[in-house]
Amino acid sequence: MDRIRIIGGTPLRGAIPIGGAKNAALALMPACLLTDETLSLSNLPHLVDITTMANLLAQHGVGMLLNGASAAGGHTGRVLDLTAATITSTTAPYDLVRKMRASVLVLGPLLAREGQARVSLPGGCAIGTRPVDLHLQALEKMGARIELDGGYIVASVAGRLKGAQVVFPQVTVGGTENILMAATLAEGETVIGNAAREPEITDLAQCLVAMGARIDGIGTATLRVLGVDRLHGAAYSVVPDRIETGSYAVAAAITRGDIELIGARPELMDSVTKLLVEAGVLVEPTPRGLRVAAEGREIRGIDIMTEPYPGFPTDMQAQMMALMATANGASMITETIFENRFMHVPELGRMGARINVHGASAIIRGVPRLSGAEVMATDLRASVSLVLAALAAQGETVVNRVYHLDRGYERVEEKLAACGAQIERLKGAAAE
Ligand SMILES: CC(=O)N[C@H]1[C@@H](OP(=O)(O)OP(=O)(O)OC[C@H]2O[C@@H](n3ccc(=O)[nH]c3=O)[C@H](O)[C@@H]2O)O[C@H](CO)[C@@H](O)[C@@H]1O
Ligand SMILES: C=C(OP(=O)(O)O)C(=O)O
Repeated sequence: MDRIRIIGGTPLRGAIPIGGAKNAALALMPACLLTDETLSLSNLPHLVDITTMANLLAQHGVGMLLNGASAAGGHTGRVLDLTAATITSTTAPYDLVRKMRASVLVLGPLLAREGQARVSLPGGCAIGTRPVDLHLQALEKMGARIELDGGYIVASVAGRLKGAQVVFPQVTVGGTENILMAATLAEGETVIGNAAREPEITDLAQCLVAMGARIDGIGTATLRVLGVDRLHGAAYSVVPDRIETGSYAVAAAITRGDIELIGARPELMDSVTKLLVEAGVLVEPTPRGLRVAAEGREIRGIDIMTEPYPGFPTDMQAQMMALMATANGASMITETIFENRFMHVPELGRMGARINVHGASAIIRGVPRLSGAEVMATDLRASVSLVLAALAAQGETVVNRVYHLDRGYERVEEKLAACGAQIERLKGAAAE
């Protein structure tokens, strides 16, 4: 298993290209199940999670062509044509779903198109229990019959799903995506109240509209979907990844460097930008994206709370904690979305960070210098927080279990090395 070795202490300077958003792509890909025509997605990132979703869709019978026919030149391997001409299986097996929770996003489209689906329950993961009860309750409201059998969600509907009023008691990104997709082919109008407003939902909604769906209220907490008889093919480009952008923004800040994030969309970064600026970091839009600089600046401790969009994203919490570990003064980070998303704390502690967790909050007392150590990645964003801390730390850090990182960061060592980081991937032979 691969490891990453980093010698810290170099301020990073240069430019980093931002890829397509993993979490948008993982919702856009299953949308292909809603039509027998081709959905052509461009700006797809090269990530393990994308391959996992492609494998899942392939076993449902989706035909795929990389660098699809509709591709403009120069996008090697980033355009994927997905054609679900015939759905050959409506079962999403445990082996694939357990690898990635976003697999549950095939449920809504399969049910809407085929009237049935059998999808393994995703189960808990490192950051929390993450049930899908809200997805299931909403589909039941739309007329689906749902049973749990042998660890599988077994869903069926006689005829078409029916439009319904669905008000989520809690904001759920995946739940909103599943119901949004299901509603596009339902009979009549579905109103999704307290819908998630994440840019990845907007991306999905815009793609569905390009496929012929009728959706009002895109970008708001109330989505109105008027079901249509059929959707058609479309070509759609995945939105740039705001979490990758934020992660490299922290790389610039934590090393007191200066990085331009090429292709970043500043307007999707407001909550992150606001906090970075409050902490003393320079953040400014450029014609090519976003510049983040902290050379010669003092980074101050600030308080942070994770919230649904447009609030500060939970997927940036671990990275900001690494930055706060090097700040002047104390900060408090409160995690409101997931009940167990502080696994990076003990690992950051191994690097000299001073952090105490009290329930859903962590108190961080900044230290002048972190020090390199051997650490263990536990989940995707925890992993990148360790890489970020290592870039600022004195001496050598080895991050084990980097397969977590490969789920969400493309060519991370190449991108950081291009800005001067001393970072290399050690292939295989890991300490487990
Ligand atoms: C692939 C993808 O896009 N993943 C993102 C998505 O995950 P995901 O879609 O799984 O996250 P949700 O927004 O659904 O979860 C938010 C909260 O609601 C709870 N909940 C959710 C559904 C449900 O049926 N019942 C329930 O109790 C969850 O346990 C969690 O505490 O949004 C999260 C919150 O922004 C991000 O951290 C993930 O990176
Ligand atoms: C938690 C994440 O992903 P997933 O929902 O796929 O676990 C993430 O992207 O940070």
